[in-house]
Amino acid sequence: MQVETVTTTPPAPSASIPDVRLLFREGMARLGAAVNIVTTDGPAGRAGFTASAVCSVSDTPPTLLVCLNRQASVYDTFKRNGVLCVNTLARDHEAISRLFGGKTPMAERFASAGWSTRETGAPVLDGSVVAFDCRVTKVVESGTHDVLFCNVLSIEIDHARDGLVYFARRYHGLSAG
Ligand SMILES: NC(=O)C1=CN([C@@H]2O[C@H](COP(=O)(O)OP(=O)(O)OC[C@H]3O[C@@H](n4cnc5c(N)ncnc54)[C@H](O)[C@@H]3O)[C@@H](O)[C@H]2O)C=CC1
Ligand SMILES: Cc1cc2nc3c(=O)[nH]c(=O)nc-3n(C[C@H](O)[C@H](O)[C@H](O)COP(=O)(O)O)c2cc1C
Repeated sequence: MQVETVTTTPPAPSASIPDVRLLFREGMARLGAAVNIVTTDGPAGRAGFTASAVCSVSDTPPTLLVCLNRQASVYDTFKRNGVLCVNTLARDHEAISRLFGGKTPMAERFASAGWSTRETGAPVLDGSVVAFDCRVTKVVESGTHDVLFCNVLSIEIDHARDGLVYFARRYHGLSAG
């Protein structure tokens, strides 16, 4: 995969950092977010993980970002394939979110739902609210995570599906109508 990689320097270690980390997480737990299963497939194989750190960047060209922890088991697979699909979850997808967010073996994660593919070959989840099929165009390292900038090649939307958000460490349904 040909991508531009930018590295930022992490702050120097400090005794106060664990407290800041906990406070940050406590604050972020109150910043509600959509829940997504981000998938990939290609020469490095198939993988997927639950992600709330997904955000719109630009509509021209259509670009979104995904933050992926470099310690995640799926990290190398995503890095090598260079393509991914952001599958935004619906109200009834709480169980699959837990599966892809835990230490579950990859085959078991994918066996729990139906999938198809569009342009890139990354798995598209049956019943997702919206699926963004993407090619990764740029990677920026920041702290523990890589920020993957993704060019959106194709979009599938189901306007009738209710949404799912993660807020205060719990799942909440959102009405589509
Ligand atoms: N952006 C990420 O990497 C996220 C990771 N998680 C992971 O899922 C597990 C359960 O999380 P929660 O139940 O929400 O409780 P938590 O207390 O671990 O996290 C609270 C909130 O902090 C943020 N957060 C957590 N870990 C983070 C990380 N390593 N880097 C950047 N932001 C992070 C997220 O917004 C999360 O919803 C944890 O292992 C957590 O690390 C959860 C949400 C986002
Ligand atoms: C609601 C939720 C949101 C998450 N969001 C992210 C995220 O945006 N980025 C990330 O790297 N990990 C995120 N995670 C954690 C990964 O899903 C998790 O590390 C991974 O699936 C399991 O780790 P493993 O693949 O290393 O076994 C989230 C977990 C949950 C439960």
